[in-house]
Amino acid sequence: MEALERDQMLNAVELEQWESGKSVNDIAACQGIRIRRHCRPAASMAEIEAEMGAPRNILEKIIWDKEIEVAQGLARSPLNEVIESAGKAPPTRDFYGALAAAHKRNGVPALIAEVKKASPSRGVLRENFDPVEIAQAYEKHGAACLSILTDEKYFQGSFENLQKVRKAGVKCPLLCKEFVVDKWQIYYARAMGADAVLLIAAVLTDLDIKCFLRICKELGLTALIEVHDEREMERVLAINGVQLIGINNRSLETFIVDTSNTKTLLEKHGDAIREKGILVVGESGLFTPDDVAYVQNAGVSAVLVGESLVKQADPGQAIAGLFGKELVH
Ligand SMILES: O=P(O)(O)OC[C@@H](O)[C@@H](O)c1c[nH]c2ccccc12
Repeated sequence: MEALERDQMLNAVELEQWESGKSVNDIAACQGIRIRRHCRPAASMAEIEAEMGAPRNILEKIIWDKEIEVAQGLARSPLNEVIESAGKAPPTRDFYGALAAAHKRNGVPALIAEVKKASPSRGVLRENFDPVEIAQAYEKHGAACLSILTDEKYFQGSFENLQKVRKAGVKCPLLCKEFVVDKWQIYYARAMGADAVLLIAAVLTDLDIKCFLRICKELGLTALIEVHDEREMERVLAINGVQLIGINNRSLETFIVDTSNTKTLLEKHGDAIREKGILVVGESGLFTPDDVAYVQNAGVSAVLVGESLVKQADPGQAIAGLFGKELVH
């Protein structure tokens, strides 16, 4: 079956489910998605939990908070205003192109270096945290792109950090590392200077991903679509227009990190991925040149690294330690 035909068929199935009154969570569950939405952004968490029980894991908890946060953001900056400022933002930089070029130039996976202060699994990673200083050090030492965490509650990041890094004159393309559940966040990310956004397959239905990809395309943003397991990989490979897939070695539900996840998924799907010209990013839990070599041999063209860089006294110098050599621009 032609890809387009299959795509239309999948859309039709999902639309039919909508029309038959299936809830968002039922549709998601049909696709193997375990994360539920409460869809009650005006309710208190106590009311939500009375209805749905406690969140089943940390990712679900983050998403429930995010739904409320997005509603608050929308009330502060209505969608039409955010769309307008996204339209006025300076043009995007080519995130995909920067990764492909750096991979070719250095002969090792391109680096997406993450500006990360804290995480729910590791707590605070760095006390004296200056996002601009860290971003500039990463750029100076050969990072191809940067990832800026914007979630405040769990990662102590902010959209302000993203904007500050952009305004400080950093030239690397910037990934907005956010838990996107609504299109408003994509326009907002662009308005604040993002060149790419993360879309997490574990929380988004196929139709969500397709709609968000379309918005990204309109805005010139690259989408990094994150998968963690076989089912998510299969879903994402069935969607047209995907350029970049991130394989997260860390489960966002259990925090277990296992770099062999990248290898297993690429053993099975590497050929299909190469045929489509998709670049793969190995994400999380990479600390040594051996770790980088392992995911490189598995077939990744880029790596996304936070903790092992940000924890060292000089995160820029740490890059040569991670790759076993200096990276050049
Ligand atoms: O700090 P690490 O283990 O190098 O991981 C970086 C990055 O992969 C991780 O922060 C991450 C990957 N996917 C995410 C989704 C949301 C928040 C964070 C992430």
